[in-house]
Amino acid sequence: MLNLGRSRTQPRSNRSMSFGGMDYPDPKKKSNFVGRIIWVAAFIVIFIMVLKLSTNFNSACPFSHHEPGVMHVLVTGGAGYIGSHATLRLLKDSYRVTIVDNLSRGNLGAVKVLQALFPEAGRLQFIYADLGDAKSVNKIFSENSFDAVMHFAAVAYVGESTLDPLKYYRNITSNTLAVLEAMATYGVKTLIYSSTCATYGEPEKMPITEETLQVPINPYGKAKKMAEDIILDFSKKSDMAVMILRYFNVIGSDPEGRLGEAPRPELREHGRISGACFDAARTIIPGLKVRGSDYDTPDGTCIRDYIDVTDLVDAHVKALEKAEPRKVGIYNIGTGKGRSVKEFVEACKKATGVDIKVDYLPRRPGDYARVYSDPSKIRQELNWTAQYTDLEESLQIAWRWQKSHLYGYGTPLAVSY
Ligand SMILES: O=c1ccn([C@@H]2O[C@H](COP(=O)(O)OP(=O)(O)O[C@H]3OC[C@@H](O)[C@H](O)[C@H]3O)[C@@H](O)[C@H]2O)c(=O)[nH]1
Repeated sequence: MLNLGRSRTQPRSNRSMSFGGMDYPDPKKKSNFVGRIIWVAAFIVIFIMVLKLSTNFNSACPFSHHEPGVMHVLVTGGAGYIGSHATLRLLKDSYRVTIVDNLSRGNLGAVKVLQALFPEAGRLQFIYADLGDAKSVNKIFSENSFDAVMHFAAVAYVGESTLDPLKYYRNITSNTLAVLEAMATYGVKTLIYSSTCATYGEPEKMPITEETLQVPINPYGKAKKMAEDIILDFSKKSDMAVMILRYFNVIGSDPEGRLGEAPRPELREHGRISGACFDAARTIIPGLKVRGSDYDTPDGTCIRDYIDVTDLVDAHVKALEKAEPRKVGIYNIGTGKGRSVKEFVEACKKATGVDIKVDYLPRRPGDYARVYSDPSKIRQELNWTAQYTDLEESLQIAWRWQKSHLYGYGTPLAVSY
C-alpha cells in the first residue's frame, strides 16, 4: 500500500539522522516527504475538479437539473432584434431560455437587458458561440437539456444577399444543418424555424397563402427555401415536431420600451425600411432613400405586409405550444394588409413628428413589387391573429425606443463577455 504520510505511531526521533554534528536526510523522512507531496497534489487535483464542476453547473450549465413542467428553449440568435423579443416573451411566460449568439448582428446590450429583467439563477443563460463551429454546438447540446429550439440566427438583408450570395447560402443552410444535427444527436424534438415571405418570390396572385408556389428571386429567399427543404426532408425521417413560420415584414418593438431594433451602423446601406426611416428622422442619415418608384403598384413603390414584432413572437409561442411530434406546420405571419413604401414613410412621419426628407433612387436588386399574406391558416389552426394592425401605432412604439437609444444598445461588439 502506498504510504502517503507519516504514521501517527512513528516516533519523531526517527525522522532524521545526525553524524558528526551534521544533519543528514533520513531516507525514511525522504519517503515521507514524497508521500506528502503526492498527498497534497492529489488534494489539489480533486479540489480543482470539484471547483470546475461547480463552476460549470452555475454558469455554463445552470439547467442540467431538469425541472418538471418548465420547458427549456434554445434560442439561436437571441441577441438579435426578433430573437431578443422572443426571449423576453418566453421568459415572461416562465420558460427557461438559453441564448446562443455570435454577436455578428445581434447586441450584447439586448442580452444584458434581459439578464437584468430575469436575474434569477436558471432562467436565462447566454452562450457566445457560432453555430458554424461544430465543436461549440456539440458542447452546448451535451451540457444542456433542451426541450425545443427556436432557430432565429441568420443573416437577413435582401439587398446584402444579392451582393454577397455565398455568405447567405453558407450562413443560412449550414447553421440550420448544425442545429438539426445536434437536435438529432441529443434527442431534441421540437423546432420552430424562422422563415420568410422572401421564399415566395413574387407570385402573381395575392394574397399569399401557404400553398402559393415558392419561387424565390434573391439569394436570401433561395437560401431560406433551401433550409426549409432540409428541415422538411429531415422531418420525414424523424419524429420531430416542426413549425416553419414565414414572416412578412417585421416592425415595432417591446411596448414597455425595454428592447428595440438596433441594426449595425456599418450595415446601414443594406438596412430595412423601418431602420432607415428612423435614422432619417434622427438625422443620423441625411434622408431616406426610397429604392424604386416605378413598380407596377398604385403609387409606384413596393408593397409589403408589416407585422409587429410583439404579434410575431406571440405566434412563436403559440406554435411552440401546438407543435406535435411527426407533424410539420407551415404558417404565414402577417396582417393580411399590404402597404406601399410611400404609405410606410407617411406613417413614419406621423409617428415621429419629423418631416423625413425622401430621395428617390433606382430599384434595389432582389426586390419584388408586392407581397402580402393571407394569414387565415394560422388564425384557424393556432388561434393567432395580429393585434397590432395600425402601422402608425407600431412605429410610435418603436420610435419611443429609438429616440431614447440614439446609439442603440451602446456597445454592440463588446464580445468580451
Ligand atoms: O432604405 C431603404 C430600405 C428599404 N427600402 C424599400 O422598402 C421595401 C422593404 O424593404 P426591407 O429591406 O425593409 O424589407 P424586405 O421586404 O426586403 O425584406 C424584409 O422582409 C422579409 C424578411 O424576411 C427580411 O428579412 C426582411 O429584410 C423594399 O421595397 C425596399 O426597396 C427603401 O426604399 N429604402
